[in-house]
Amino acid sequence: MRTSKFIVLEGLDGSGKTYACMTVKKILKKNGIKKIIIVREPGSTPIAEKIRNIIKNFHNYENIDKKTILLLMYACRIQLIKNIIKPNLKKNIWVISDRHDMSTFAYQGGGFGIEENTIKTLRNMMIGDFYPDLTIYLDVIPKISLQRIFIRSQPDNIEINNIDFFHKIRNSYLQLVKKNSKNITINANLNINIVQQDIKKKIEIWLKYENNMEPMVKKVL
Ligand SMILES: Nc1ncnc2c1ncn2[C@@H]1O[C@H](COP(=O)(O)OP(=O)(O)O)[C@@H](O)[C@H]1O
Ligand SMILES: Cc1cn([C@H]2C[C@H](O)[C@@H](COP(=O)(O)OP(=O)(O)O)O2)c(=O)[nH]c1=O
Repeated sequence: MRTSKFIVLEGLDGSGKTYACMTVKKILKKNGIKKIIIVREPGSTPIAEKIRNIIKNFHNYENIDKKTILLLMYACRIQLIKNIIKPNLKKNIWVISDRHDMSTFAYQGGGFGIEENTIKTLRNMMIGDFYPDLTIYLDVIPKISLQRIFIRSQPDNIEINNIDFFHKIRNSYLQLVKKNSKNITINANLNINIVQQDIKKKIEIWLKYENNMEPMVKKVL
């Protein structure tokens, strides 16, 4: 039986996902979980990294349609799930992913306005019943997320969109996280140390629940 878990970090650009992936890894290690890999979407396989480059720099080539981006995201995801995520989970290696499927619903759906049913149909056709064991959504207001992005580096093609675009994505995330009890929300507007502590507290509660030590504790999450 598989004991490894698939944990996803979600949120706006600049919400702190990359940093949080490291935090989650440290917390898991402290709790005795030794074998862990971190991946990112889009990317983390040779083909997916090439596609990532196209997505992030498409203005250098030609205008890219939102539906093309949607298909490219799933192309990357299929490669990653098939070649990295599933084989590692099978070997009982835990996988932490910087973004996954919820990003597509929030960005291509909420942000770019592609119909949710179109994405759902594609999703079901492409990745079937594969879902994360836990999704940690880092909630941040667009004003703060954009400030962090601009300090970090030159914004990419998705990050150059205006603030309204990010409000739409955030609203979409807020709806999406409510849909499943396997989703945890963290207030990521706060100081980085407080964010880390909150992640630690919630992951440790979740770990206890997953190990069936405290079945009722899930209500606290
Ligand atoms: N809670 C926080 N408070 C202030 N700065 C933060 C916080 N979390 C992350 N950062 C900083 O914001 C930037 C973006 O963080 P990052 O982890 O790369 O976000 P993401 O992967 O979600 O785009 C980095 O410079 C990071 O150090
Ligand atoms: C996985 C995924 C990412 N994206 C976007 C979100 C990001 O703007 C971009 C990935 O860039 P990345 O630099 O990894 O994001 P972040 O700034 O959050 O670290 O791709 C989608 O639009 N749809 C998706 O399904």
